[in-house]
Amino acid sequence: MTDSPDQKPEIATRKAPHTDYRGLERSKITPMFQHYIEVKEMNPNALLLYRVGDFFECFFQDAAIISRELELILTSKDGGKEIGRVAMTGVPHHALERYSRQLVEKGYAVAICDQVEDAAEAAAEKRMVERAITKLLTPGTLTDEGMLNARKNNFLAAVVIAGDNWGLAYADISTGEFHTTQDRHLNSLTVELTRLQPSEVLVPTNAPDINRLLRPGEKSDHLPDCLPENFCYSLRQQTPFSLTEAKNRLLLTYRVRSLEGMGCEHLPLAIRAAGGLLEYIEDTQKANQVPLRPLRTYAVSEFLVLDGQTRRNLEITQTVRDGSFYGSLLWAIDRTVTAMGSRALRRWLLQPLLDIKGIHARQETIQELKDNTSLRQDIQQKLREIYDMERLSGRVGAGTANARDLLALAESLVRLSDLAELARTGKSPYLKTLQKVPGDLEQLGRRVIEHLVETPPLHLKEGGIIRDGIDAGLDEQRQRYKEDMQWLTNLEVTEREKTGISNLKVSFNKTFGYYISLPRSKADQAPKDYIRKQTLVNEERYITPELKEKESRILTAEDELHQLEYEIFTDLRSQIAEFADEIREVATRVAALDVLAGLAEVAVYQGYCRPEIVPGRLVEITDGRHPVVEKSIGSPFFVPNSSDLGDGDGVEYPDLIILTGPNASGKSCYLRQVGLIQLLAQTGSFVPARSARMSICDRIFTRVGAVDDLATGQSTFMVEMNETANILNHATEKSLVLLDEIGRGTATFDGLSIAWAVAEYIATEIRARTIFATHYHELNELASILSNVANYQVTVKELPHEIVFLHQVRPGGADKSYGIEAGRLAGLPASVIDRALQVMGQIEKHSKIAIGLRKGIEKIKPVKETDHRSIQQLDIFGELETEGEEA
Ligand SMILES: Nc1ncnc2c1ncn2[C@@H]1O[C@H](COP(=O)(O)OP(=O)(O)OP(=O)(O)O)[C@@H](O)[C@H]1O
Repeated sequence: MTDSPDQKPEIATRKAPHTDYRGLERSKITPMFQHYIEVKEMNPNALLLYRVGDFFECFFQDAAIISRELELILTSKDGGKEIGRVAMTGVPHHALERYSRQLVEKGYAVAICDQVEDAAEAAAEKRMVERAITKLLTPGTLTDEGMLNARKNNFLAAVVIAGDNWGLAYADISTGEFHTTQDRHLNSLTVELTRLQPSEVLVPTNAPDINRLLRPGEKSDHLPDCLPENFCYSLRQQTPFSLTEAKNRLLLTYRVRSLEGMGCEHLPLAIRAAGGLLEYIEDTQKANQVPLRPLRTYAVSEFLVLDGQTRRNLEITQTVRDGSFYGSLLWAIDRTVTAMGSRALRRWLLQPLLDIKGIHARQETIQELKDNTSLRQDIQQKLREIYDMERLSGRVGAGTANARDLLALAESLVRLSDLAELARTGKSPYLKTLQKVPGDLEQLGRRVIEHLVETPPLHLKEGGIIRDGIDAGLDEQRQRYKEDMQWLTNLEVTEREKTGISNLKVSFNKTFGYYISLPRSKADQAPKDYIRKQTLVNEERYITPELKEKESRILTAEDELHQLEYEIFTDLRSQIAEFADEIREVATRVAALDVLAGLAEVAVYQGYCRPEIVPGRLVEITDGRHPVVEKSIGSPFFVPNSSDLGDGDGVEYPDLIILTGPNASGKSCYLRQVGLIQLLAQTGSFVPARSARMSICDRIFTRVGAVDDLATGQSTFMVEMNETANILNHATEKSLVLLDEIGRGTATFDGLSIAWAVAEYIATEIRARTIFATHYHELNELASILSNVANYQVTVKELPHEIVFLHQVRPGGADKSYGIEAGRLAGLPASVIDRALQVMGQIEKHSKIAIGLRKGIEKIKPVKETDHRSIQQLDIFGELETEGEEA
């Protein structure tokens, strides 16, 4: 922590500083604090960072919060003679971005109140420096480059719920994307929100604490239950979300007469959400206009549904264990070279397609780029030279882009024509879309490059941005300035010649500007027009009327030059802002090409094949691999496995596979591998397999592992049952269901019974393609009863003192778990292992289930739903018990 000059650590005996201003008599508070409170009251829901000199300080309650959250020292400042000390925390102004980003990441809104005039001017006039809110940062409205993750969208969402119907709009204000949708069933709203992972969600309520930002996990009675707890929620007034207001706002913003063109004219909840979202942006981004792209309406049913748990279990963008990117599917296959491409790939993976045409278009492009190595490499080379046009044009549109941003955007625009030229040598769909880029974009880029110097400074008001020869007025002023500066540079020489004093010097200081200095010993030789200003021990300092005149010209010319350059720059920026939509439209195409070139690269170097998309409900994968495990352990060490499920294209396989095998043999890996291959295929990507024929599936469901959901107070078993219920209630025969252990969180008999009934229900009632990994070998009996069920096992080789994992999936059921061997490997004491073996022997000998199953479970017929009341759960095993005993 860097101390601000006014900071004094608190001494325990002193009266505690005020952390609440409400009880204080305003007239007795210092003027600066009065202003602070005024601003704070206008922004009660944001942490207020208030500029004081070189620091941004915060006071009262905010000081306590910031000190706690950022681990900064809580100090105090004098609030007035009769008031005493006020709690204070400060951050140095140059570290503002870092600290405010940390606060926003923790779910706070942050209001920045900066000095908006030169502090020296105010000091000279003996008044308080003028300050105003210059930025209001909330998690969903960030645009500053340093606060955003380049490879991830930053979505702001708004929801409107009416009964079981809902509307959802979302925007990324840094890239301009703006989408809206409407659907039924609140659980599908939850699914959409977890897909988007918005940084902030707006909820219209009639809560008394309107405008409050709820941090992740914070509870409120005003939040509908279907909204996941792990997001930030902004409680908003209802009015902007009313149909009339929302619709008018959309019509006005887009200057249209109807919303027909945007596809949401007849979707009132989608309109309300979108209108409410726009109002929030207007409200929070007062100073900066945020131009969004035209609103696009989509239907949730256009895409493969991946619910939150499936997305998590398949580790698409982060791992389950520690939430890291390393080890996720995205990590394994992201070979994009631009931030735009990386963001697009993430979106594509989270929203795979259902439409065969769309999948084919992507496949064909990947195929062409895979086959044509030089084209792929040239394209990637060009793409590397293209900056983040989506976010750059966003900042241009918002008027926050600096000269370097503008130059980066301009260089990208110019390079587009090279990219188009390359695209013209190809013939696949995504290359075709880039064969033509609007010519005016290139011209625009060139104009910017002509205007701006090669490496412009970061600050816009300090000059040095615009090249010579661009503006006659600027050139003229520069010339005059240069001449005056030259006069000044020569002054030392000319004055030395004139006076004959060889050690005469011309220098500058802040107090009286330029001056001539003579050694004290030569002071008597000073010419008459020298006016003495200061006497030091060894030196006399003088000014001359001519020097002062030139100086004043130089200083004014400097200010004027900076202002002129700034105006030329902002004019140029506004010209580009007018093309923001066109730029972003091209940027989307560039991003898509980047994704596909990256996937082609993966296909080449990681040996992926093009899956054939066939009608029906087929999964036919030959020698499939898990993309992440393969990359982690190295391809030669990964054992490929095939998977055949469902039917289509003239073949028929089982619908449900019971997969058994010892611990750590590779069941989970196999299960996820099938899910990931299906997901990749519907993303349009090639897949890690020797060959694959796949049908489109409507949803992928997964139930993997067991994790206590402590946050919601649910036990491992309840989480498992909830997830299973969700699958049984929503899966269709077009779905792919991956179940890893069901019924382990309860007593063995209950667990086995549930697992049995679930598998049976899926195989007979739903007929979804399913892989069911389990340690209940008893489930292998299902295959002898149901024709669409088959048994597979992950094999191991048993040696005298160890087992070797072969990781091969082969037909047939395993009859041993090797759980005790796993315990031995893990280092359980030998006596415990011996005892466990003894106990297992006894259980196997006497187990009613084991005996019963061996004796003929095929007699158990699946229970019809209508009969279930009359049959007790334990009847299955009760019947077996009798038979076992008879034996
Ligand atoms: N096909 C494969 N080729 C090579 N290694 C594999 C393969 N499948 C799995 N493995 C390795 O084996 C490890 C254990 O696999 P996995 O977690 O899938 O086992 P499991 O059978 O599900 O175990 P458990 O029953 O204990 O959950 C993986 O982390 C991986 O490193």
